[in-house]
Amino acid sequence: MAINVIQSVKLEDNLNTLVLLDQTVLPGKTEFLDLTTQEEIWEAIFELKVRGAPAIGIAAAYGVYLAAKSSAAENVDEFYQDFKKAKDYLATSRPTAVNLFWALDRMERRLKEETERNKDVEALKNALLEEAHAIRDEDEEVCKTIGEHALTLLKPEMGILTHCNAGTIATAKYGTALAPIYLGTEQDYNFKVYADETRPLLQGARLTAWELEQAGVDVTLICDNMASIVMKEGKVQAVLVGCDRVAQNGDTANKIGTSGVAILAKHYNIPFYVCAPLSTIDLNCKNGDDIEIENRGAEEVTAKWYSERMAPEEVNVYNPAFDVTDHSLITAIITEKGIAYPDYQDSLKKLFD
Ligand SMILES: CSC[C@@H](O)[C@@H](O)C(=O)COP(=O)(O)O
Repeated sequence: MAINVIQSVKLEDNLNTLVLLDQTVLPGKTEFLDLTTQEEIWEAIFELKVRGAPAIGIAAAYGVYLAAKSSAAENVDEFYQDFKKAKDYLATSRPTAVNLFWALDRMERRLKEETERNKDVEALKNALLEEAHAIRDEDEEVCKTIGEHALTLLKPEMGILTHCNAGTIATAKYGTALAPIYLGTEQDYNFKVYADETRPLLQGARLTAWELEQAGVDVTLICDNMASIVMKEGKVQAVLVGCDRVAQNGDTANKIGTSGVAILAKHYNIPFYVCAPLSTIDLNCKNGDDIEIENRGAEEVTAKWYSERMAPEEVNVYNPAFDVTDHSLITAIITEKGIAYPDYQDSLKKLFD
């Protein structure tokens, strides 16, 4: 497959170090960070060195494993206390991507199950390692399957617009929204992809354009405010995006700007598809109002990527990192268990049965 095989999250050095591709310095530099402490891993998630909902979940799973591994506890109760402290701490790194909480909860469940059978702390550490590896490996399969389902909705030569980066580096491999693009490219679909630059942190320009170009995909970078014109000019036949959390009714949080793209797609009668692993669907959220939207620092808008300031020193800045796309604007939600269509209240629930 014509896919960039850089693994963005992996455990190395005799399973003692979390090695992360630093996504903040791409595309200029391909650098890896060697992290061993929970504080370093928390910071890497907070600063978006590792980013994208599934990759955040995988990093947190390995993070809580490494923290537990370094515990000096000699009995199960003390070990569980150390685990829980690290889990609660890592859970504060970012609020919107539900995969973070999903992965940490899954690690805790595994620990509790294992504790029923085994009181040996070393065995519990091994069980946590196994679970973190499973979270990573399953994500690779899940993404590939999402790609296969999504490809059934696409035709050769289509123009596809995407926002932010839901690609291979945001997951274990393949990506979610970019998975069908990779699979289609393998089969000579000749997609023409439009990548929104995705202000303020430029995940589309720095990451999606880079990833797709490396894979030999025909990708054109546009500024966020150009989505309307490419749609009007008939260059886009489908929109594919990833997500950070999908509520029970289909309302979907994804990178800031996604809801605007969905509104434009509706206007131009272009299907708008959300690619969502089940790990990103949060049936505990009734609708988008229940999803916490992360607010980030002003400097991301005023200065982050430039040596000269882009705005006056004291200007007020509002910097929500995500927005919620109303379910009524979403044509389908594509998961590893199949494609859900409205009414999402019903169709999403069925996927979990
Ligand atoms: C498969 S990644 C899906 C989403 O997490 C992605 O679209 C997104 O919005 C990422 O936001 P980011 O702030 O870069 O972590």
